[in-house]
Amino acid sequence: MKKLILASGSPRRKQLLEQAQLEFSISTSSVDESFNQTETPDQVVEQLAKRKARDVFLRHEDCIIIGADTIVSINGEILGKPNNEEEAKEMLCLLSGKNHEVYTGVAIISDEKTVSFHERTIVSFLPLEESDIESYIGSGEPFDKAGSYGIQGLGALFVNKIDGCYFNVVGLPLARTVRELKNFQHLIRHRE
Ligand SMILES: Cc1cn([C@H]2C[C@H](O)[C@@H](COP(=O)(O)OP(=O)(O)OP(=O)(O)O)O2)c(=O)[nH]c1=O
Repeated sequence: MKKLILASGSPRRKQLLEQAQLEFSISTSSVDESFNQTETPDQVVEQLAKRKARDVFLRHEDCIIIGADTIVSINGEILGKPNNEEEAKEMLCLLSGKNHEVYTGVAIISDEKTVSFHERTIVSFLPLEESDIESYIGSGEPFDKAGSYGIQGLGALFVNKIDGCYFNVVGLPLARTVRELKNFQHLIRHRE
């Protein structure tokens, strides 16, 4: 039986995989997460997910590795995690009162095969006051999150509606991921 490894330092991804009652451990990758704005969002997230999973696979070739990457796309621009308050403010101003798309790419790698896929969720933001943005940035929540918000936290107060998988926005499209893992099922241990 092969061990399952989540190649992610994201506490949200860990929590979601625990919710699926899978037995897994964590090994984080240290790959360069830069991307080219000329690539499409689905290409970017699948490539980055594969890059993260491959990096961990090199150290654990006898395991099954899951890597993931989440970005926000608005008006043809791709938003990753903000580097500072200024960038967080710019991103939240861009998202205010508009629809954007959240893409998460997932890659699953074993020595037998590699599978990658992505999910897209449309998120509609309410118009934001400058004071909403300032106090949200003050909460510290935006800094480790694509598009500078977390739908699972205070960022929920900005969301009017979504179309698509909620868990995809949080960083891992759970049902799809577990379904795709079934193709590796003979290899994976489940919790008692
Ligand atoms: C839009 C959105 C993103 N996010 C998070 C999910 C991801 O953790 C993060 C995007 O950054 P990622 O680079 O996808 O992931 P990460 O750096 O947190 O972890 P790792 O690379 O080790 O796997 O944004 C939320 O938690 N809530 C949200 O509503």
